[in-house]
Amino acid sequence: MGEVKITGDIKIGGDNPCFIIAEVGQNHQGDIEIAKKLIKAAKEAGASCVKFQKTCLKEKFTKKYLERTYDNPNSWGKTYGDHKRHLEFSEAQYRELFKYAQEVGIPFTASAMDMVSFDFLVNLKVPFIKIGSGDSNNLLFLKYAASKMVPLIISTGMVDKSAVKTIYDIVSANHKRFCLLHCISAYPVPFEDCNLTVLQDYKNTFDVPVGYSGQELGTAVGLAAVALGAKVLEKHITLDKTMKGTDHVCSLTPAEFKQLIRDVRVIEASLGTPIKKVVTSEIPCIDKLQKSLVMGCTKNRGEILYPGDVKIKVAEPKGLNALHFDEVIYKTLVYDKKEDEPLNEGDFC
Ligand SMILES: CC(=O)N[C@H](C=O)[C@@H](O)[C@H](O)[C@H](O)COP(=O)(O)O
Ligand SMILES: C=C(OP(=O)(O)O)C(=O)O
Repeated sequence: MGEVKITGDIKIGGDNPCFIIAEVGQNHQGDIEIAKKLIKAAKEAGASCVKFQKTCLKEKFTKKYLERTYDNPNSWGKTYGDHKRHLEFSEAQYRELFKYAQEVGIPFTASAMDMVSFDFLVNLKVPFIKIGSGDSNNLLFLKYAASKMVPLIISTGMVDKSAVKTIYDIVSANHKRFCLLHCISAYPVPFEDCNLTVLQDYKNTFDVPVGYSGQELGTAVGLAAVALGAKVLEKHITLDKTMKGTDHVCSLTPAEFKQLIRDVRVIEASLGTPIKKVVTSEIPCIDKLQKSLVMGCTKNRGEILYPGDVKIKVAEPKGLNALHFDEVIYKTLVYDKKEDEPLNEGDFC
């Protein structure tokens, strides 16, 4: 799996640290001040980027769908259209947020929920555009997005592997500056449905970086995703999980996000090499507690070392590494040796 160069500063995949997206989505409640607080929180938590969702309502939804009543505790209006209008920032507000993120010092982007929004984001010059799972079956949009030659991060919730292959084929026919995220679109996802090992299959099938967009509770699954090779990790961020809104429940607070990133970095550092070897940091413990070969009794030069004559102990000074036990027995002592004295090379022949 190669590396994808998103911008001069942002590279994903290969040996690069996992790219961690703080997904604000619509957790800003339609309030630009909350949105700014979330941008700041994402920066302070150490996220690689902060992400919103840009929608042109009449492009994404039919008229009838927008008129349908949205009668649930997470609704911001009588109809789904009212609800979404409340949550949708204007283009001017997007520019303001983009600028704010620049001031704060964190890359800013959004998912494009339709072609109009895609064009807007291209003009805004975001580093990459996210295509969410709502478009994983929207091949027209994927072809359009791929033809624009901008880096993409594409989520694959709500479809099966054959559709993911189609997505891969469509985009890679245009360019390879994209990543595929395994995703299950449920809020929250039951742990049994996360099917994280799909990541291994993605890694084996696709020659672009793969990652995980997690809608489950907590941080454990995201951490496991990184251990399984996710090079992008996306989680929702919220100021308060009890706020009104569909996604707050499966989001992380700024403190949890910070902890997640700290733990991701620990996991990355700890994955290391598959070659089992003794490492430098073990030397003090080897010196202190590793066992070596010592005399189990007092014997004189010329005597044979029978199995019961050699013991394995933590010794000072050390003898031969205890792994050499079989090479020592039935050898003849060259020197007189007292009980507990270490046995070293040259002490027997
Ligand atoms: C599939 C998809 O787009 N999912 C997004 C990303 O995870 C979500 O944030 C939805 O926008 C959100 O759950 C919609 O909630 P409501 O319908 O209450 O506005
Ligand atoms: C729907 C989105 O993401 P995902 O499918 O990864 O949850 C999104 O980013 O807007």
